Amino acid sequence: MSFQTFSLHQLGWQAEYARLLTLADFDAGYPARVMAVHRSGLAVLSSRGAMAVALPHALAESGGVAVGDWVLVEHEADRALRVLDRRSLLSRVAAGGDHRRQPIAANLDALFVVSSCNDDFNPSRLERYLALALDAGVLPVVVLTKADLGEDAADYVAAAEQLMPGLSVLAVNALDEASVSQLGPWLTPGKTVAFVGSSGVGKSTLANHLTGAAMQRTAGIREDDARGRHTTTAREMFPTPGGAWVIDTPGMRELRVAVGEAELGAVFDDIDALATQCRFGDCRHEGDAGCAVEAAVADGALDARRLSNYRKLQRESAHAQRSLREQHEHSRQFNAVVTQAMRVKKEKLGR
Ligand SMILES: Nc1nc2c(ncn2[C@@H]2O[C@H](COP(=O)(O)OP(=O)(O)OP(=O)(O)O)[C@@H](O)[C@H]2O)c(=O)[nH]1
Ligand SMILES: [Zn+2]
Repeated sequence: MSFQTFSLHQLGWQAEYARLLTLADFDAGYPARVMAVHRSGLAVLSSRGAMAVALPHALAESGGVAVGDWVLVEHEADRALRVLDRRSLLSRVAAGGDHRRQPIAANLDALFVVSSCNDDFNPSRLERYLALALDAGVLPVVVLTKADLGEDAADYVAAAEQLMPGLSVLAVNALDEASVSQLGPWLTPGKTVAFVGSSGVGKSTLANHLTGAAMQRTAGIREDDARGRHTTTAREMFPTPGGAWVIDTPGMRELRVAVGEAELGAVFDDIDALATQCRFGDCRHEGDAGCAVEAAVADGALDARRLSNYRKLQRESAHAQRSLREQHEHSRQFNAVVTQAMRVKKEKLGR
C-alpha cells in the first residue's frame, strides 16, 4: 500500500491527544496513527510517512491496539511505546464465550449503521447497533441503502428515525455517486468513520465509493478459514479523496452487544421516560400494577417489539457484565493459587 505524506492534522490529530503527552513523551517518541494491525506489528502513518513498527508484547496484551489508534513511536527504534487515550473505541465481545473485549476500531467520529430499504430492515438490529455506537462513544448515523429499488424509502426513514432521539437517517442508492454524497457532512477532513450492518446491505459498495481506488477491500485481504467462512488477516484504514478516513475491519461484521445501562437508556429514552411514570419505583413492567410502560404498549403508543428488544439487550448486557466480573474473580483466585504455590515451593527449596 502506498500512502502520500499526511500532516498530523490530516491524520485526525486533535488537541486533546497532545494534552496527555508530556515533554518527556515527545523526547521519547512521536505520534503516529495505526492503519493496520498485523500479527507481526503495526502499520502506521505519521508526518514522517508510512512505516511498520513493532508492537511490544506487553502493549498488545494490555488493552490491545486497534486500527485508528494513536500510538507513540520511539524515535529511531520503530517501536510502539504506548497507545494514547482514545476518544472512542469500538470493541467486540470476543467469540468463544469468554466475553473478553477485543478493540476493533479507535477514535471514530461517526459510525454508519447500514441497512437497506427491504427485508434487511430490522428495527431491533438497528437498536442494537445504535446502543453499540453510543457505548463506544461514537455518533451513529443510519444509512438505508437500496432506496432506488422501491418507492417507500421515506417510510423506512420515518421508521428508523423513531429508534433514537435526534438520530440522523439517510436513504441512499449506494450505486449512485450523487446519492452517496449525502454522507458528506460526516466526512470532513481528518474525520474517521466506519460501517456496520448485515452482509449484503451495501457496506462495501458505499465504502468503495468513498475511498475510490484507495480501498480494494475484497482484493487480497480475505482468506477462507477451515469452516469456509471469510476471515481477513489485515485490518485497514483508508483515506477518502476529501480527506476523511474510512476504517474497515473484519471484526466489525461480528459485533455483539455488551453495552452499559446508560447507553441502552440513551437509545430507549422513550421507555425510560415512561418508566418514571410507573406507580412503583421498582416496577418491572411485567404485569405490575400501574405500569405506564405496559399501558403505552396497550394503547399503541409504544411498540411491543421495541420494549421486548430493550429487555433482551438489557439481559445480554447484564450477562456480559457478570461474566466479566466472574472472569476477574477467576483470575484473582488463580493468581492467589499461583502465589501460594510459589511460596510453598520457595519454602521447600529453602529447607
Ligand atoms: N440497487 C442497489 N443495489 C445495491 C445498493 N447497495 C448495494 N447494492 C448491491 O447489493 C450487493 C451487496 O452489496 P455489498 O456492498 O457487497 O454489501 P456488503 O454490506 O458490503 O456485504 P458484505 O461484504 O457481505 O458485508 C451488491 O451487488 C451491490 O451492488 C443500492 O443502494 N442499490
Ligand atoms: Zn412499569
